Amino acid sequence: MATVRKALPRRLVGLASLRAVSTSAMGTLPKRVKIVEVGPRDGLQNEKNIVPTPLKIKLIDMLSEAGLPVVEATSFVSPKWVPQMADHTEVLKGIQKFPGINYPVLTPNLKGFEAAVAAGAKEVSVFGAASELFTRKNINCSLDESFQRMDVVLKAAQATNIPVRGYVSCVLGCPYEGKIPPAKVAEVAKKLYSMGCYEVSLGDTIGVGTPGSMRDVLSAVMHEVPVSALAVHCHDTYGQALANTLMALQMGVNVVDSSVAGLGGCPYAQGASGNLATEDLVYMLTGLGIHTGVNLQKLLEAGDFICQVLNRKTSSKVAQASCKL
Ligand SMILES: CC(C)(COP(=O)([O-])OP(=O)([O-])OC[C@H]1O[C@@H](n2cnc3c(N)ncnc32)[C@H](O)[C@@H]1OP(=O)([O-])[O-])[C@@H](O)C(=O)NCCC(=O)NCCSC(=O)C[C@@](C)(O)CC(=O)[O-]
Repeated sequence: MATVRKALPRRLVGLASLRAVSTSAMGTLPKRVKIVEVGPRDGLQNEKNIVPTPLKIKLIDMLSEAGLPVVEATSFVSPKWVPQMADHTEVLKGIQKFPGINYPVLTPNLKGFEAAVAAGAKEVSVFGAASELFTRKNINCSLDESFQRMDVVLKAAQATNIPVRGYVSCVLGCPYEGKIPPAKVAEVAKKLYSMGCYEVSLGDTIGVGTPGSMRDVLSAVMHEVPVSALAVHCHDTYGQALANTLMALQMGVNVVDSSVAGLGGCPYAQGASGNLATEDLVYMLTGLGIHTGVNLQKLLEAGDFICQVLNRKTSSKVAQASCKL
């Protein structure tokens, strides 16, 4: 049944800002946070049903209208591995390109990079992991081979002035290897940064982290990569994503990945559930007096839209709560 959503009550918006806390009580928090919306890629890659291309395009356009500065649009991976992303070219060509908004796409190898550029990509992301076994399951090669592949993509991107973002998966735990030492994460993050990734996103792929493990891993990584070049990407399997993100903000990170309606998961990471919901992130940041530029009402409408398409309930607490008001 379609969700009937009225305008977000003024008292709710007011409540978020009234609750803004003194930053001195929380450590130094950033004044602005850049949100990287990963729903159309990370969210839809893990859904059982393949979403028709025009509806993916509509979702991305709605997210752009909500004011998200970065919307990860799709991934140029093998359709044999991730059939949900097989329409990458049509999606990237079909979306409205709003001025000032970036639409990065995932590229696992040179083939993906070349196809992405031919489809009009202006930014790409490479993805590695701090786990040997996850790397083999996800991209069918060893960790060392993955660095070589990423290096090829980075060199091709540098030659064409295309910025590259890097992901490190399994930073707080791996579905195949268990606990990952923070030093290992720091080593992989440093490698991606020194190869030329302008930003390195640290992924808690299976959502097992806590603010304590997030603190430990960030402390290690920040010795190797400037905090201004770091992002966090938290899945919410154990309900810790918002708390882990807040810990990262307190440690100086000001780029956060999240997914509308809390969609998400990696098909090659058993047990991974959805990402931190963008609606919940925006609500928390508003309450902290941190600027995002995102219109929460429009974002909620985008979440309603994709949940209707997928015939599923939103995982965003804010979307659930604000429907009852
Ligand atoms: C990397 C490969 C391709 C290796 O896969 P492979 O089978 O070892 O590669 P291959 O070179 O032998 O190629 C196999 C077939 O795929 C084709 N192929 C090869 N490359 C491409 C390409 N780019 N685009 C389209 N087709 C491609 C290639 O042409 C060939 O086709 P065939 O000759 O059999 O007809 C594969 O393992 C793959 O695509 N893996 C992607 C897995 C994936 O997308 N995982 C989810 C994203 S990562 C994630 O979600 C985590 C993240 C980022 O969100 C952060 C976090 O939460 O931690």
